[in-house]
Amino acid sequence: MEPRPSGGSKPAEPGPCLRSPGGACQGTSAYSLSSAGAEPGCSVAAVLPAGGCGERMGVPTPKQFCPILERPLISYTLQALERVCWIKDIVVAVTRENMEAMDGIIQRYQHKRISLVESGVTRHRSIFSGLKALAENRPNSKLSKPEVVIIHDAVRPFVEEDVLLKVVTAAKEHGAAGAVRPLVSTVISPSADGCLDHSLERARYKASEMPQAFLFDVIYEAYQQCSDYDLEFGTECLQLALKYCHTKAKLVEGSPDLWKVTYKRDLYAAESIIKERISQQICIVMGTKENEHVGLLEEMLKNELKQVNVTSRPLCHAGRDLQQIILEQCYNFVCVNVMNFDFQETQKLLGMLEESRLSILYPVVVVSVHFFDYNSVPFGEKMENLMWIREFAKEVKKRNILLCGLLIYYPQDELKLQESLRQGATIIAALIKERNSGLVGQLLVA
Ligand SMILES: Nc1ccn([C@@H]2O[C@H](COP(=O)(O)OP(=O)(O)OP(=O)(O)O)[C@@H](O)[C@H]2O)c(=O)n1
Ligand SMILES: O=P(O)(O)OC[C@@H](O)[C@@H](O)[C@@H](O)CO
Repeated sequence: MEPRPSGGSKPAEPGPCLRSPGGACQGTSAYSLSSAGAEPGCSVAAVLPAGGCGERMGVPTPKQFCPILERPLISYTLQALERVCWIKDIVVAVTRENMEAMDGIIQRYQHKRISLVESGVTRHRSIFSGLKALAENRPNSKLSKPEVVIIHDAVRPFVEEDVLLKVVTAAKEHGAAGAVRPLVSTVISPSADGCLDHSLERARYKASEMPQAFLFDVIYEAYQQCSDYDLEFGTECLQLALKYCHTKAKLVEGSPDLWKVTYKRDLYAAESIIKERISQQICIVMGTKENEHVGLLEEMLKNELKQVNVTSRPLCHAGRDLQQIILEQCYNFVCVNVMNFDFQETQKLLGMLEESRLSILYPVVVVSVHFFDYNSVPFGEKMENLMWIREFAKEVKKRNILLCGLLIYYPQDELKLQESLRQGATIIAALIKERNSGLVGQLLVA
């Protein structure tokens, strides 16, 4: 099947074009925050085998399409590779029946530089299919043969630029390179009768992970020479380079995050890691005037969320700063309304967030905080206003924005105030950490 550019495999601006509040399209995007600095100095493409059925996951959906925070797993891996601006093409091998679904993912999450090829019945055959697409100058294919090719499982979403650069740089010098990790369990060899024959000395062995990288000609030659047996039953690309091209891969120590999503527990682990990563920044947005409520709440949040960067901005400036806030990967906003029970300020912020399209990739949490002192404000008459939160929340949920309300009692008594703010910070922290869409539109009280 011809490789099919999807979503534009030309090296266009990577990632979704985030709009500044004025609507101007910015070339910068979350994808292209490639760490400035070292590049491999050669042409690099990537092949992602994504044609498996995920049998060990034990669910009908092939695991690469299983959702994490309502977004398919493979989209996180594509995003990770797209952040690396020196990877010029990403070839994804998927089954024929999943092509349309894959196209839809690429369009929805605005992935760039992607070309699709048909996968094979084994992982090696899928990889070979991707390599062929790069090797052969096929008509209307925008792909060209790279000097170095990265091979990376589509179900390993946590790959960073540094290890990609390491394996590519090592592959340029050695012909092949692959990430490795210390073994967790000891490897044993069973005898024919199912008893222990011998065990390997764990310290002398490593677990082979991904990414791997190869001089394109080395790995393509290896696959062309490869026996059917190896194509059918092999699991190690580095071994193919050694066996068929006498190329000894350089082994590169990888980080613990390089693991492969294989079992259901791995999906839960991946979701926890993603939630943790997108909960690291909170932006407190308040009305035009600065007030002590925000300062106190900011302090409480900093106490509650130790590693989290909490900043605050007046809403009137948020528009201009929003682009910067987004580029800082902030997906959590607390909109403070002091002694008012309407949602004008919160709605302004929601409008900016919707326009920025920040929530394409991750659910954005917005907590609409309303300070009140029911001694001075008859609570009942304000409840009607506050109940509007459900309607607003239902509407913005369609754009992956999770809106909740939080009433913080603001008594005159200093100690009671501290307690209310502490409780409010705890609730905000939980909403951000859990990102539970079941709480959308709820009005909580601290
Ligand atoms: N015929 C195949 C089999 C696997 N893969 C891909 O190779 C990667 C790693 O393989 P693995 O974890 O084994 O995936 P599955 O084969 O889907 O899992 P299982 O063995 O549990 O069925 C995955 O991204 C998978 O989609 C592929 O492209 N083509
Ligand atoms: O065997 P699986 O298809 O589960 O995994 C394929 C590869 O990820 C695995 O073999 C690594 O050790 C890297 O070679």
